[in-house]
Amino acid sequence: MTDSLPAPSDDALFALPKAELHLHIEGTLEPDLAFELAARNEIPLPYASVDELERHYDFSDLQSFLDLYYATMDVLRTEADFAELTRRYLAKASSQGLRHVELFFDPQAHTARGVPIETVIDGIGAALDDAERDLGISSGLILSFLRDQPVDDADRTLSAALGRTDRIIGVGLDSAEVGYPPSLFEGVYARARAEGLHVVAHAGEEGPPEYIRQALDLLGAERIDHGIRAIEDPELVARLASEGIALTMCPLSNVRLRTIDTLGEHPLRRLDAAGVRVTVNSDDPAYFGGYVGDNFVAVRDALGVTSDEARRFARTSFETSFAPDERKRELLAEVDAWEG
Ligand SMILES: Nc1ncnc2[nH]cnc12
Ligand SMILES: [Zn+2]
Repeated sequence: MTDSLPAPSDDALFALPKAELHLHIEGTLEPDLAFELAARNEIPLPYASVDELERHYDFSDLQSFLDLYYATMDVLRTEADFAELTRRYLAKASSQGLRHVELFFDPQAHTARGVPIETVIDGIGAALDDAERDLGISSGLILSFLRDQPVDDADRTLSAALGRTDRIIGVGLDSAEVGYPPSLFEGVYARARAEGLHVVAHAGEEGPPEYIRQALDLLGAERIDHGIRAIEDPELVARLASEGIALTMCPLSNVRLRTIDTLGEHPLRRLDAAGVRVTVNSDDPAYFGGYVGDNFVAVRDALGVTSDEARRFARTSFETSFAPDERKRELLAEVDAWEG
């Protein structure tokens, strides 16, 4: 089983209305745009061509990906850069059925390079406004803390973002997982919750099931991003099911980062069968070989996900989103009208 078969552009699953709840906007930086922005901003990239850059997309684990991800995003400098990045993502995902997105951004990866958080938020925000008007896509931003950076830095980042709850609907936790347990961020998350923000966290991508428990018990996570390693712990699976906690799963990402060997081993369907709420997402589509619709196609082809199951996963993506109830009702009606 390979993980990178191109999906036909007219695949019926592309017409299935869907929400994407696990998408890093910096992970949508396609090589061609990276080169365009490098030229515009006069930033040297250590690769001679798009082909040469793409040859480095052969990852051995999460860290090997993160090294390239942080290095390449150096080309993002201005509000216009962030707007263009977001615009291209939305156009592509819209063609694969995207109707609502809650997208992560990594402010610390930009402020550390001298790019103000306002530049990032305003650039992304301008493209989100255009997409709402032109494509009918609703959205929200989730500020993701880098768990491999000092907790104090996360705390300062939260303070800087609190004036922008017009755009920011929640906080998340990403970057290198093992060795950086959710417990480190208990205080920051308590503050975010007290400010009325939603809270989610990456857990159980490479880290153990214990990190998923901590994300629930110590951070109050409303959704778990990835959560793939929950499958190792039947008691945890039962808990996720009984508490209705959604997992935002990213099948192509898991294969590319070698948390599983083949898509056929992905636990999405087994977790669904155990009653866990699962959703299908793309994580960092420019790096992992597919956007959100491609991930649906991949699990259909590798795991035999049926049209009815895909519809249920799409329903779950809307139900477990942070969209207002009225918007959820609208989107759920669209899913029900999908002809499969
Ligand atoms: N898959 C992933 N896991 C953790 N941090 C990330 N940042 C961007 N993509 C990520
Ligand atoms: Zn992620």
